[in-house]
This record gives sequence, structure tokens and C-alpha cells, in this order.
Amino acid sequence: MNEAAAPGGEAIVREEGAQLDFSKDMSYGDYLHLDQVLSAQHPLSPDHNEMLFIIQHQTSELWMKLMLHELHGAVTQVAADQLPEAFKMLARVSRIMEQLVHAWDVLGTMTPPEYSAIRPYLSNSSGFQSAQYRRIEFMLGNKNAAMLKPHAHRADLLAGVQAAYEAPSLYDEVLRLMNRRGIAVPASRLDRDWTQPYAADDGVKAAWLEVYRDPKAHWDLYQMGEELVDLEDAFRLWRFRHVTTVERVIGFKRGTGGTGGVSYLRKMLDVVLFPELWALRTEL
Ligand code: HEM
Ligand SMILES: N[C@@H](CC(=O)c1ccccc1NC=O)C(=O)O
Repeated sequence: MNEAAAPGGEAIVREEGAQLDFSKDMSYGDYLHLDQVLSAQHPLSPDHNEMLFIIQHQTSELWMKLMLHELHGAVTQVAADQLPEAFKMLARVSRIMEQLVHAWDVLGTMTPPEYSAIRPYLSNSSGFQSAQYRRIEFMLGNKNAAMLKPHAHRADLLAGVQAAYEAPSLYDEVLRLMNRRGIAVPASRLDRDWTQPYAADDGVKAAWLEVYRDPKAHWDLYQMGEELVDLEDAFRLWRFRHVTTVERVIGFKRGTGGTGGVSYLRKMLDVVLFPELWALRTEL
């Protein structure tokens, strides 16, 4: 220990009982596998700002991993009629999404000349090819077969995306739950081709209206509706911050993934995940 920097420091930590010898015990870095996590940043350009770009994406992917874990848990609990457990998980998913919304503030410090120094090194790679992001979109009901294609060359990744594509979404499971609870949901929404994107339905709106017109009688379904609105609200903010950051950094250039760039991302702002939960508000 450096005596000049911390006079008596070692004596203090010993007195506090801090463990200092990890030659035989699992340490912090061992438990978290930090050697692997912290050696996975490999800038391709000589530019200073590429580290920001890499870490921003890697941390986003880690949060997405947790979102998927929680979303899977929530879908399982809804299917098993265990709503308090599902609420806890869904609340966490929304807070993670909010965390990702605020993460754009860090990337926003990157200017167009700074990004232009990195961009040629990205080749045709793009967030469009994020398998975890696509699984989240599919679990939330935004199904689209074309989005499977970027993963065709990776059987391991494709399997996860395909499974989410073929399974009922969180919203599909919630509608089945409502029906089990005696709120009639049209048969066409209870058993359908789950690979199709969800389409709004007046019968489903009527079902949610029953819940929202008498919250006390259907408190947990009412709470579920609001949890879903919370989640979609946060997701919309994320999409909006993405497109605004992109416009700020590359203007109206085409994306490295091959789309029109801002024009594509703006179209994605129109996606509505849980349409009846928004539509019913006009009628209350
Ligand atoms: C300077 C920063 C960024 C720029 C310029 C940018 C640009 C773009 C563009 C142009 C697209 C459209 C697809 C394409 O043609 O490439 C896109 C899609 C996407 N980006 Fe980014 N992006 C940035 C940061 C991020 C970050 C930090 C994430 C977080 C993981 C992210 C995740 C995604 C995802 C998931 C898509 C697919 C969206 C969808 O299909 O709806 N991007 N990005
Ligand atoms: N689509 C971006 C490139 C990009 O942002 C990107 C490239 C590689 C890994 C992650 C990325 N982030 C989100 O799309 C662009 O057109 O500049």
C-alpha cells in the first residue's frame, strides 16, 4: 500500500475486518467474470470515441439480456395466473427500458465528425441485426418474418429469435388470462397464428373497457393494463431518442444496415404494441 497516498490505510482496512487475500477465495472479479466482460472491447479504428460506441452497445445488450429474462418470467407467470409475480417483473422491464432511454444522453455527446471517423469501420453491421432486440420486439407482439433473415447464418441466434416469433406474445397471454377471468375476449384472439402481428380488435377493446370502467371489480387486470401501458410508453421514448440521436449524428444518410436510416426509424415510431389499451382512453 502507498503510505503517502493513504497513511495508515492498511491498518484501517485490517481493523475493519476487510478480507484482503483472495488467493484461495472467489473474488468480485471472479464472480462477475470481469476478465471476459472487460476484455471484449476491440475498437477497429484509431479513433478515441469508438470505446464509447462499443460500450454503449454492449451495456445496452446486457440490459436487453435482463429484459428478456424478466419478460420470459412475466409471460410464464401470466400463463400460470400468478399476477403479483408478473407485475414485479414487468415493472422491472419498464425501469430497464427507462434506463436505456437515459443512456442516449451519453451517446449524444458524440458529434457527427467524431462518428464519421468510426462509421467506415462498421461496414454493413447495424443495430438492425441485434438478435436480442428482435426477440424483445417479438415478445411484445411486433412480429415480422423478414426480421429473421439477418440471423439465418447463425443457427444458435436464429433459434432464439424464431422461438419468440412462433410463441404467443406477452399481450396474447394477457388476453387469454382475461378470458379465463370471465372477461370475454373474441375467439380469434385466443387462438391464432402467433407469427402474425397483432391487429386491433373492437371485441378486445370492449373487454378492456369492462375492466377500466370498473377497476375495483377487476383490480389485477386493471393493474396489468397499466403495466403494459407503462412498458409501451417507455419503449416509445426509446425509439424516439434513437431516431433523434441518429438524425443528430448522421442526418439523413442511409443506414449501414441498408435501410433509409431516419426514414425507416420514423416509420417504427408508428408501431403500436397494445392498441386497445390506447384506444380505450378516448372512451373513458
Ligand atoms: C450513433 C449511434 C447510432 C446510429 C447512427 C444508429 C443508426 C441506426 C440506423 C440508421 C438504423 C436503421 C437500420 C440501418 O439501416 O442501419 C438503426 C437501427 C437500429 N439501431 Fe441504431 N444507431 C445508433 C445507436 C444505436 C444504439 C446505441 C443502439 C442500442 C442497442 C441501437 C440499436 C438499434 C436497433 C435495435 C435498430 C433496429 C431498429 C428496428 O428495426 O426497429 N442503435 N440504427
Ligand atoms: N446503423 C448505423 C450503424 C450503427 O449504429 C451500428 C453499427 C454497428 C453496431 C451497432 C450499431 N448501432 C445501431 O444501429 C449507421 O448507419 O451508422
